[in-house]
Amino acid sequence: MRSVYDSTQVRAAEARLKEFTAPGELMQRAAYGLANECLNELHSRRGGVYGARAALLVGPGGNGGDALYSGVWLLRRGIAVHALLVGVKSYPGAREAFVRAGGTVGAISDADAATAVSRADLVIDGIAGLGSSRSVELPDSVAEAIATTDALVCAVDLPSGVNGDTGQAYDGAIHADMTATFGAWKPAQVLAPARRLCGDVRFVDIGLGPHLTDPRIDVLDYADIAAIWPGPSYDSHKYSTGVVGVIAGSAQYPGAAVMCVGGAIRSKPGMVRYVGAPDAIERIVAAWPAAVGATSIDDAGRTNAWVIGPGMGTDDAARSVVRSSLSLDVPVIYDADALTILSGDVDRLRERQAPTVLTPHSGEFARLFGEVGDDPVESVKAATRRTGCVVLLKGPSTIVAAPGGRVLVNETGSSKLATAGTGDVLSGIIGAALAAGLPAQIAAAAGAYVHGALADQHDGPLIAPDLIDELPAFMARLQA
Ligand SMILES: NC(=O)C1=CN([C@@H]2O[C@H](COP(=O)(O)OP(=O)(O)OC[C@H]3O[C@@H](n4cnc5c(N)ncnc54)[C@H](OP(=O)(O)O)[C@@H]3O)[C@@H](O)[C@H]2O)[C@@H](O)CC1
Ligand SMILES: Nc1ncnc2c1ncn2[C@@H]1O[C@H](COP(=O)(O)OP(=O)(O)O)[C@@H](O)[C@H]1O
Ligand SMILES: [K+]
Repeated sequence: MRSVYDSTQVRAAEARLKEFTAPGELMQRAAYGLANECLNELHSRRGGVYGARAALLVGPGGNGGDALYSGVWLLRRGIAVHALLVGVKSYPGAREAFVRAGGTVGAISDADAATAVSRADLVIDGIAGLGSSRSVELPDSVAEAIATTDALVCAVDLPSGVNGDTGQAYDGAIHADMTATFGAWKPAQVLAPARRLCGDVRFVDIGLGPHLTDPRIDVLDYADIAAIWPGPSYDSHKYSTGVVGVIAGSAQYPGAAVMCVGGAIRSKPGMVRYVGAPDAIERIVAAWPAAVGATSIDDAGRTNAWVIGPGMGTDDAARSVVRSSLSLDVPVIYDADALTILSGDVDRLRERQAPTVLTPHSGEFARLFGEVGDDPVESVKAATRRTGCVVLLKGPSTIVAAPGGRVLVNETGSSKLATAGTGDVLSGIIGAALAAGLPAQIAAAAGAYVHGALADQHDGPLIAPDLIDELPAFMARLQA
């Protein structure tokens, strides 16, 4: 598990740590760590660092100070370093130290600023970090040189022009190959769209650890999933490993049911029950002979969790199923059409006594709760407060919040998943995790992890059924 802290938490931790350290010490730790990361990467790219050129983009605050002090270390390794000041101010003392060490200084508006960037092997973006909250306005020629350079572009703490706390990217935000983050992971390093602009994030320990508590976000990793994903024990039987009920599909969208049941069944619960019309049951059993059919929830028999919604349509019959399912006393995940049906009735979700998971994409989220906006984590938290449900917002970074709980963000998967039906597989996987007894938020986040990892593991172009085909190999590895 990786913990992520927002700028207020990081600044508070820095303030506490400063009580125990000499003035300027933290910036020196940051600058040394930053220089090391750049030197290592530069070394592996060009086989050595001596004689290389670096350009520093230097903003007026602490971020620019880090860049200038890292320049001192680069100079000591035989790199020619030129600093370009963005604005008139620079961090007190840093510019002087940089010049004393042999660095040269110009302004971002200089006629040769773009040339300095294009000739560099290393560009360090120290315009703004934690204090970045607006667009980056560089001369066009410099912006163009940064965007097109083959040099290593390394962001100091955060790429300039991203909001560190929300993951929002403003106009002109720097696209880095690598980001050296100081003392803590920041939300923008795990949230879209900023996450992509960070490139490879390198953690530079400056000693904040003991002063950081109560992370804003946690990111589950493979070891977490291996530890929590349920597997059978020697005395398991089909009812002890969880029975999933699925209500999905319709004459218009029969495939959604096949994929949802497939996602559930290949995640290895004890049993999957499919509830639908007789012809729909026939189709499902043809695709998945191990699935058990029933024509109503009442006739389905013992079930530990329900997945309701993929491709079920929004006609009166579907509406009536969704409404009556609100009183089910086992966990339910509502997805797709069930979310559309519930969007007229969001506050009724509060009636649910058992755990409930909602899995909207941004369009469904907007229908339920209003537009996601610039701060998706806050929007998802507000949705959990309103409904009392676990809310999983799908997208390039999937966010899972629970009432009163910590926010989980998933990092597996990619835009390969932007293809019809992948969401149906996801809800099936989460259904299996819920039926096995995982707490709702963990089931949702672990399901998202597995789903994304299936896409990552798949070679070549992906369609939704490929995810189901990847499940056995993934589960085998997980349980080995
Ligand atoms: N605190 C500590 O102990 C440690 C902190 N450390 C380092 O300090 C960083 C935080 O420093 P910080 O607070 O000075 O803020 P910082 O990120 O430099 O930005 C604020 C300045 O930038 C300016 N600015 C903003 N956006 C801009 C833009 N697009 N284009 C141009 N300018 C822009 C903004 O100007 P304004 O918007 O107000 O006009 C303001 O002047 C942190 O990320 C880490 O790198 C490390 O050394 C470890 C120890
Ligand atoms: N650009 C992207 N990057 C990563 N994951 C994505 C991206 N686009 C979509 N996904 C994932 O693909 C799935 C799509 O689900 P959904 O929109 O419900 O599709 P459908 O309804 O067709 O099944 C979600 O798990 C989502 O997180
Ligand atoms: K930066």
